[in-house]
Amino acid sequence: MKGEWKMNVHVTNIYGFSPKSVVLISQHEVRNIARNLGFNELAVYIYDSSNEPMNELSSRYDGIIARVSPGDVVFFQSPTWNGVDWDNGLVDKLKAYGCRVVMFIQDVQPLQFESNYYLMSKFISMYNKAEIVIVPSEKMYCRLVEEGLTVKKYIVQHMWDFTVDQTLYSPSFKRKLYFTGDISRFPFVENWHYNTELHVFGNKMENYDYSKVHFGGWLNKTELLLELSKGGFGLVWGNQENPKDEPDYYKMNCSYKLASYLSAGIPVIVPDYLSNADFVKENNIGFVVSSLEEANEMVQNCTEDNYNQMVSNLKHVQYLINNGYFTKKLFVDTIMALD
Ligand SMILES: O=c1ccn([C@@H]2O[C@H](COP(=O)(O)OP(=O)(O)O)[C@@H](O)[C@H]2O)c(=O)[nH]1
Repeated sequence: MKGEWKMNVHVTNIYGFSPKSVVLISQHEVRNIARNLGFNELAVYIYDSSNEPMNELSSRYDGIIARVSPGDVVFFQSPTWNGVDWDNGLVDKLKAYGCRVVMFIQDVQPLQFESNYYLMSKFISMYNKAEIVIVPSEKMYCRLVEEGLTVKKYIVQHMWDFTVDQTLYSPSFKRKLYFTGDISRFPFVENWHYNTELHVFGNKMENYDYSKVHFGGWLNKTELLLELSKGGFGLVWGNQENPKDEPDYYKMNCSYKLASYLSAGIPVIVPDYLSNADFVKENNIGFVVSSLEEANEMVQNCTEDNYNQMVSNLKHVQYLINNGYFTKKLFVDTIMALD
């Protein structure tokens, strides 16, 4: 019968974390971009489900997928942080209702935290239920295949978006570095001993030595973009000061702070192991370095002309990130790749 069913596309999105949580911020950003493409949101609340009876959990899943019909496509932003068993249960429910699942893999907890490695087979079995997987990098796809991933169709994310609809400053040349993030994960901040000033933004931690950096506390998106866009360089660095000690995870991951710096229009300094280091080099929008010492030298030796050239080269990438084009492309490429 005509007009009985029309395919819809949905995207999961988490609620319940602090508004300062980067996983929440990034999933909401993806949802906002998806909305512009007409996708529907499947809201997932984060809670402790360890003692939840099976029948209650099942009703909860039913509520989450109420708008979903057989044949619809669901982009599953993974993980939801409710635990892999919970996520597997939701995927099973979606499939039982005839949905086509695309696993948008953003963090792989068994690789992110050594103590979670034992959960790898459960994650792989969940990923294998998808028709297509979206991975942060080519390297991550290869790693997951080594772990047992059998999904042949994959799309590489390459870059996060950081949408902006406010007017920013035009960055001017300043020999200063910005670093944003949860500094408990980045101990080099406490040991900063280079000439270049390091301006750090993020949640304040107790018992932490901030004396070597300029610490500005947590800024919301509007404040952060205004501050960054005044000028300087955005620093991306891993969890270890020495890249030789850096675990593989950060090398396969897609850095969120990279997108936030580029969205403000400032050149970046990234470690050579970063999955999108080539992108920075090819577009001449910053420096790729192998140590923090080299990062310091690059800033100190950069001329105003060189800086302005990079700012100008950045305009196109900035436009793409500010308008969500990397994520839109991911969505479009994935939908086109479905059989
Ligand atoms: O004051 C701050 C500090 C950080 N952030 C956000 O936190 C992100 C950094 O997160 P994280 O360190 O997890 O990024 P990654 O390790 O993926 O590069 C930035 O991009 C911002 O979006 C923010 O909004 N305000």
